[in-house]
Amino acid sequence: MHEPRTQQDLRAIIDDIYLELTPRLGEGKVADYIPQLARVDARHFGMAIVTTDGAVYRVGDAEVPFSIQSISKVFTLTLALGKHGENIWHRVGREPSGSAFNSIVQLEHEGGKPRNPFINAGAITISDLILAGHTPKELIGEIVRFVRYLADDENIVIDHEVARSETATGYRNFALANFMRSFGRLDHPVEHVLGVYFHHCALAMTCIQLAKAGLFLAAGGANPLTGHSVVSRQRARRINALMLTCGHYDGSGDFAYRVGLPGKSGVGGGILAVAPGKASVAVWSPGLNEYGNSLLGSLALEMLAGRTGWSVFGP
Ligand SMILES: NC(=O)CC[C@H](N)C(=O)O
Repeated sequence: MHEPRTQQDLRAIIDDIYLELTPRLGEGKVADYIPQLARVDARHFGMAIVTTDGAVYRVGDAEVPFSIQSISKVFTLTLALGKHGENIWHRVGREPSGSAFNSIVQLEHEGGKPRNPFINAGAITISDLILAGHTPKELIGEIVRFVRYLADDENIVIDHEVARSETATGYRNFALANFMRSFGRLDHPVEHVLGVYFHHCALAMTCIQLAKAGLFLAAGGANPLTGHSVVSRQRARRINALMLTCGHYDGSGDFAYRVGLPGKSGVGGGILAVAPGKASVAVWSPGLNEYGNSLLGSLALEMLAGRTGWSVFGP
């Protein structure tokens, strides 16, 4: 496979992927443990590619907002690194977990220190870290402003129905947070920390907004569309490394094998993938596979990586 050289090449590739997947729309299982997510039509499919030179390619429902859920953990990790630097690694590890996103077993073995910032326990710890010096409401506002800045789009909002729905039914996350608090590993009240966590998970974004928000990771830490410098080149590389090794929970190895790109999934059916030096890609299809990652979204990215030669492991 040679790399796509022209804009027409990429246009044809994304159109082709959409065409091939259209007969399969609706496959997979929509997350139903958050009641508000269970109502989403499984047949949605959208994809957006934003290249580092600023071209945007879109198909399907690329402009329909969806619940980004765990993809938001990339943005809160970026904020936490900005506020606390490498000190965050005293509170959360950076190893793949090999267990489900909401697993509690490992936490007991490891004294309440979560394996990485992308599993729920780790992201809850990150919420606790960035709460320092803020009220939950202020911090939620700051997270929204940060994501708007990344995507250069003031229309990004939190879906408060989703946040409420998860707050009412998030027994597992309350268990994780209380468990960590019992180890003395949270500085703030569980309700405050989870208030932040549930709200950032409830950010609603379109594939285009999400791909733009992730562009700094594809372009060495700065958004080439706006000139906004977000993180250093080294930090962008490190966030990408974590996405590659931990971004799909216990399906991370499979995603790296099939797609070969740093990526972060969410139970809303979205995936943000980064092709360093090339493009940021967002895909959305609500039906999930057995690991809780978008079934057709993963497949679309596998097709894209195969046809563009963008895998970080070589064409
Ligand atoms: N994998 C996910 O997207 C999980 C996020 C979801 N808010 C939860 O805590 O369960």
